[in-house]
Amino acid sequence: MTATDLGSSATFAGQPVASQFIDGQWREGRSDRVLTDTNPFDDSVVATIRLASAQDVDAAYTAARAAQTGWAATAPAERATVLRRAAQILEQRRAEIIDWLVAESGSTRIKADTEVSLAIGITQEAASFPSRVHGSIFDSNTPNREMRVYRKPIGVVGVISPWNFPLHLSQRSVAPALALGNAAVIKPASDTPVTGGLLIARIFEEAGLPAGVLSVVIGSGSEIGDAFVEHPVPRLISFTGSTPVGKQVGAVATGGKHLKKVALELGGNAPLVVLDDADLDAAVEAAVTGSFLHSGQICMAVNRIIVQAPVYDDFLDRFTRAAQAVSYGDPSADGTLVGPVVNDSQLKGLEEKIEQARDAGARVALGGEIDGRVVPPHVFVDVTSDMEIAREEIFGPMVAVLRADDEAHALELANDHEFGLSSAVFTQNIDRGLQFAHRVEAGMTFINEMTVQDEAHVAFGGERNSGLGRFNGEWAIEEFTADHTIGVTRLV
Ligand SMILES: NC(=O)C1=CN([C@@H]2O[C@H](COP(=O)(O)OP(=O)(O)OC[C@H]3O[C@@H](n4cnc5c(N)ncnc54)[C@H](O)[C@@H]3O)[C@@H](O)[C@H]2O)C=CC1
Ligand SMILES: O=C(O)c1ccc(O)c(O)c1
Repeated sequence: MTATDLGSSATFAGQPVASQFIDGQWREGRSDRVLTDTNPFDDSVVATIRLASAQDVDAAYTAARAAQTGWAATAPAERATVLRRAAQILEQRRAEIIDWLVAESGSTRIKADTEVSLAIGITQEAASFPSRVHGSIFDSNTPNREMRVYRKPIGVVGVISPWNFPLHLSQRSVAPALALGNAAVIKPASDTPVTGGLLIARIFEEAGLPAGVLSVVIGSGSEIGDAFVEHPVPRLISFTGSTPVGKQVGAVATGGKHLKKVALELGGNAPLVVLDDADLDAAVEAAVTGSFLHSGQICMAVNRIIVQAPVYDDFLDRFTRAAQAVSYGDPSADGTLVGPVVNDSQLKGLEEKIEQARDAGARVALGGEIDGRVVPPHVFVDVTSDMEIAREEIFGPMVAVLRADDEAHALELANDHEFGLSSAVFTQNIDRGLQFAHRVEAGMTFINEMTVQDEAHVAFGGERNSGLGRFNGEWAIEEFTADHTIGVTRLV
């Protein structure tokens, strides 16, 4: 059965998944509220789930604490085997997962296929972690003493994930955490309970992960969010989502009775800069995909295109024509790049952004009628840096185009916002591109590529209001382990 045939008997890999997954058990939550999980494109019901209560959150964390010690003591090779099996299952079930992502999150098939590959990539990378973790031994300045630093699992990790890349943005915390001997509890977004958590639980259950090491609680951020963050068991909260909510989560995690680490991957407002010596065909192609893939619902999406004056008119003409050719509509149709936005709240926000941009003096060079939750690609021009459309995260199939007088002005415009996640600069002079990239206030800058990039072995993350910390590779090993210094003195 594929996800599109689902009613409330939602299944994945032959397992009913419309429930909580706590301590190895598939069971109903204890809240009195029921979540109806619907397809953003046609409002069909994909799952109905009784939500979790604070007691369910406690049960999940209690089970995780109990199971983590044994899991951490498991041989590194055995932990690596479980992760490799999970990556194999993701590959084997690629088609069914794509169906689920299309049905539950409005992903286009292009985006869903990319997301499965991303999730496989980070799971394979995490499978290498158990044999990469090591400590250090130092000579001491005190006679007869040796100073040893042991690198250990943090313990239990709470993972909070968003709805836009629900599978990958849970998996990129869960896989490294588990590989390094931690236990984890996932709270996915309410729009994507299955692809953001329950599907992952089924995959690790099938891969042989011991019961209790991973649990998934489905509940709204407003009902169980604080309970999930302030619980005494988790030593780290790994949050991916909007900046306002991320700041709230960070405050609860650090200001409550039980201090804990936080990893925050938050909002973005990526600039794509086109310098006067850019390859315009390459810049146009990157700007279209970077602006409109997954309806722009990507934290790294191109929100602003900043074009140096000498090539502004030529670029804008080519870009607008290319954007006009973008296929939008039914996300399940092959070739669709822009499907529905995920819910009515996001849709309302985008309608307000269009009105605000017009009221502020921006001109709509490309637009169209909204059909259901499908917003056609929009291109705003005559945009200045003080307008909201240039300053706030868009998170929709819209992009603002700004004209830069010269390279210095382009850099000033690129940095004139509160975020600092991803960015790009197009020039045929690599040294010029590197010099420009070093001066961009961002965690990531790509020369002659679009801003949506993620390689499992390379640091991923943002500066300023785009978050704290980094994912992937050795940065994930650092994030999901803790150092314990032990001094060894031999009494003579
Ligand atoms: N930097 C990054 O890697 C990414 C950032 N994002 C950002 O996320 C936003 C869109 O995703 P959304 O799910 O709408 O974000 P959101 O911030 O509304 O929700 C994110 C997660 O936090 C949970 N949550 C909400 N209130 C909470 C509370 N008080 N305590 C604990 N958890 C709570 C939600 O249920 C969800 O699971 C955009 O701003 C986007 O830029 C999205 C993906 C990745
Ligand atoms: O934040 C995001 O939207 C997002 C999308 C895809 C990724 O690979 C990623 O690391 C983050």
